[in-house]
Amino acid sequence: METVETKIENGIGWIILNRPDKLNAINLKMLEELEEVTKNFEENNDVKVIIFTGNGKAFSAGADISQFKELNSISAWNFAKKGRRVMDYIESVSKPTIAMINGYALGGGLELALACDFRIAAEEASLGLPEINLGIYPGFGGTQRLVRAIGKAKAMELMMTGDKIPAKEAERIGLVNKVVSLSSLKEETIKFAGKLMEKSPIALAILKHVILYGNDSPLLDGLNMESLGWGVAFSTEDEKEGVNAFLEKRKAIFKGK
Ligand SMILES: CCCCC/C=C/C(=O)SCCNC(=O)CCNC(=O)[C@H](O)C(C)(C)COP(=O)(O)OP(=O)(O)OC[C@H]1O[C@@H](n2cnc3c(N)ncnc32)[C@H](O)[C@@H]1OP(=O)(O)O
Repeated sequence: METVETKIENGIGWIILNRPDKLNAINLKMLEELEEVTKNFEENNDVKVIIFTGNGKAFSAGADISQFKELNSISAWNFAKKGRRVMDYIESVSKPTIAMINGYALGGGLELALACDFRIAAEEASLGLPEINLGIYPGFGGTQRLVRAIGKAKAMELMMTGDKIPAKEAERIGLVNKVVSLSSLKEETIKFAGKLMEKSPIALAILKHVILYGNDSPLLDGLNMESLGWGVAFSTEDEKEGVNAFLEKRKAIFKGK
C-alpha cells in the first residue's frame, strides 16, 4: 500500500492514513486503498473492530486539493461518486468502526470520520468542513451525514461558514463521542474497542444495520426492521449464551455464532 498502513493487533484492524507530509490528504489512490483494506478487514475473522487514524499531526486535512486542478464538471462528479461509494461502503461494514481523530479532521477527512460508527478525538484536534472556502462544498457524504449526526442548524453553520471547531466543542454538539488527551488517545480508543469486542458480533452487526438503515427509512419500515432483526438474533448461539449466562450469574462469552 502506498497511502495507508494496516495492522491487526488483538482483534483490532488498524487502518492508518499515511501521507503525513500532506496531512493525510485523500487522493484517488488513497480512496482506492481505503476501499481495498476495509474489504480485507471486513472479510478477516481475526478483525473484530476497525479503527481508522492518521500518521503525523492530522487525521486527514480532506480531499487532496492539488488534484482539483485537473477536474472538470464530469470528472469532479465521478471523483465525488467514487468517494461517496467508498464512504458508503465503510459505513456499511458489518463490524464496528471507530475514527481515532489525532489532529485535523477537515473536509473529506471529517466525512470519512462521519462514515465511522464512533469518533474519539484528541483535545488538540480541530474539526470542520471548510470546502466552502474553495468555492465548493462537502462531496463525500458530509451534507447528509453531518445533518443526521448533529442536526440541521449546527450542520448548516459548519458547512456554510467553513469554520473549524476544537474537539471539545465537537463533543458538546454531538459530533464526537469522546475527547481525551493526545497522549491517552490510543489507550482510550483501544479500551472503547475492547468493550465492543466483548459483545456478540452478530448482534452488533444486526443492530448496526437496523440503526443505520432503519433511521433512513419511514418509521414503520424501521420498526419492522427492528422486529425482524430481533427475531434473527434468536437463531444464534450467542443469544442462548447471553441469556444462559445471565440466568447462571456469570459473564457471557460470545463466539460470533
Ligand atoms: C471531488 C470530491 C471532493 C469531496 C469533498 C471533499 C472536499 C475536501 O475535502 S476539500 C479540502 C478541505 N480541506 C481544507 O480545505 C484544508 C486544507 N488545509 C489547510 O487549510 C491547512 O493545511 C491546515 C489548516 C489543515 C494546516 O495548516 P498548516 O499546519 O500550516 O500546514 P500546511 O498548510 O503547511 O500543510 C502541510 C502540507 O500539507 C498540504 N495539505 C494540507 N491539506 C491539504 C489538502 N486538503 N490537500 C492537499 N494538500 C494539503 C499542504 O499543501 C502542505 O504541503 P506542502 O506545501 O507541500 O508542504
